[in-house]
Amino acid sequence: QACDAEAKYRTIDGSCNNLNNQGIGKSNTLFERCVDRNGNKIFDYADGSGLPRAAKSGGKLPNARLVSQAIMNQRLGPPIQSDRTRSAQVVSYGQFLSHEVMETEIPPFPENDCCEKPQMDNIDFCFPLEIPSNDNVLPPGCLNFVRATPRMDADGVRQQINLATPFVDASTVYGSTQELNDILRVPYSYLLKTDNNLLPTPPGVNTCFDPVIPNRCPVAGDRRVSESPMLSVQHSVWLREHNRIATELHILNPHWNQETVFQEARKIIIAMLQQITYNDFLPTILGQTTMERFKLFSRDVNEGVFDDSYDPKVNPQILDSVNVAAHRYGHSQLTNNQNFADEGCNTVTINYLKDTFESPRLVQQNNGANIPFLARHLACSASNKLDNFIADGMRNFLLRLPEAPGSDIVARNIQRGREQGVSGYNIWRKICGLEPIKSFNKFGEFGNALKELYNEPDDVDLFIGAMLEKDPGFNVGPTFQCLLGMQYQLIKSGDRFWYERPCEIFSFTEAQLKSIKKNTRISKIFCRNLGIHRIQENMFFLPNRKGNNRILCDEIPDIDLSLWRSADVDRRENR
Ligand code: HEM
Repeated sequence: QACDAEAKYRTIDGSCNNLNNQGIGKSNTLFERCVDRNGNKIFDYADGSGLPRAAKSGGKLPNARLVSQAIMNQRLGPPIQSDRTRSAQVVSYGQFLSHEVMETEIPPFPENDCCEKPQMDNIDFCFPLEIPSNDNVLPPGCLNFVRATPRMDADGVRQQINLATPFVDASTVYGSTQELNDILRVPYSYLLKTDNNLLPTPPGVNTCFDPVIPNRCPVAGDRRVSESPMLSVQHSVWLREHNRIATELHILNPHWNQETVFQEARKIIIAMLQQITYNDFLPTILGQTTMERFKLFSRDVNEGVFDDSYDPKVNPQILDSVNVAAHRYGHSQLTNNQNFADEGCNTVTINYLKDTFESPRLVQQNNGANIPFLARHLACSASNKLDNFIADGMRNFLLRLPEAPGSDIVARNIQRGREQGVSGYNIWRKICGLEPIKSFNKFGEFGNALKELYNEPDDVDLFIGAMLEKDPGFNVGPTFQCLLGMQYQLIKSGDRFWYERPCEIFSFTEAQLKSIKKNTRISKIFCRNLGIHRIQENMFFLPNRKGNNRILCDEIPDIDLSLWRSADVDRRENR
């Protein structure tokens, strides 16, 4: 089917964003690989086409759990690992954003058990983790790990599927397929479905553990919605914000039809997400210099409102290295707690991360009464530092529901990189114009530990090498700054519907765009939708005495929706 070049709104599945090739940016297409100067894709499978990466010598790479234990155990780090400036909201928004742009298709587990014969030996499907006999937490032996669903490319090389659209297009809110969008919407209405103002729970959905009502798990635009309670909070906030904006637009424009109200609200939600992501969130991870180097900031409103960064030659698809490693930097910022905080920022209930994976209980209890308490925890408490020490909750107890033992996120990240044929750390340093590390002692404090594990520096896995890098501004290290900077530049310049674009049928008016750029605050969105009364204006940073103190929500600016009172949209509708 041909694309409608005059369409005012994006498709739900990202197709037709690029009018030269309607599949570019669509959900359910292949992750991208970087190419070398000769146009060859960069990857590293042991057999050149699909067997997990091996050591350069041809032998095995070190056991992933051993690497995790030796390099990323929180006990190897200082007793206090909190970040001085970043809040837990940075972590949670980062997780939400990573789900916004990618979801690898993986056959479901535990339904598929790679520790059972005969599939255990089927390397096309299984790549189980091996827990060494001296492990002090996880039971020695086999731990389940299923390989990502393969799709062979034209050269017969194994590739992986991104089920999400790579754009920052609120697919976490609206879904990445029309089919899911239809489930999420109230039929013939501008509203998204809710369940007592909470995420909707259609009957019979049993994709989570321990819901308040059996078989009533929340559904959202992304199916990992219950991975952690704080992630469910992000989903809940944006769901409510859509319904709030849509209701306002309907009041302002009673002559608009339901579909117009829905799509206009969706367009505003997407613009807010793009504004927050590129101006407030990414700088907290990449730092000012990298933001400028990759031209990630939106145009400063004092210099002009519109900006045209679109390049139809750019493919926004997520790179393999970003999927298996760079965007997983956030695993190191997680703390072991998901507490409740009161209006005064005091912790009133301690909840452990390890008890909450894939369980919506905390957000569903008492009709969602805990949600503001979780949200205040996000605003009031510190994230963990970006470094190579990962909270035990993630490294020893991950996915331990419905039954122990848990798993290890670090071992999984390593194993995932290898099974997807993602090249080793030094290859990415070279791509990023950084000097490859040729001697173990150049890795600093953990050089000796690495030497014990790997044969040579070129064998070191990307996630490990890059997480050991240090940045003077306490951001992710230079390799991840480069990979994430590059990726977010592709996502921005490869998006025909980018919110700052002028002179298009879908463009905002100058006044609307100005209001979005000047007045969008994640703190205000939390205030408006969760009944919070006091919060710091920049929720990604902790409240402090130097200008980011907690203030009344009323003092935080807001988008002026009256600018959407218009006759523009209906002229087209009534044609
Ligand atoms: C409590 C919070 C979190 C939990 C329980 C969690 C858990 C997981 C799990 C189980 C996987 C799949 C591992 C695999 O088999 O490959 C994963 C993948 C991933 N995680 Fe997390 N994670 C959390 C937070 C975060 C944060 C804060 C970020 C980034 C800021 C992040 C970024 C990613 C990315 C990019 C992937 C790959 C997604 C894909 O395959 O498409 N996660 N996480």
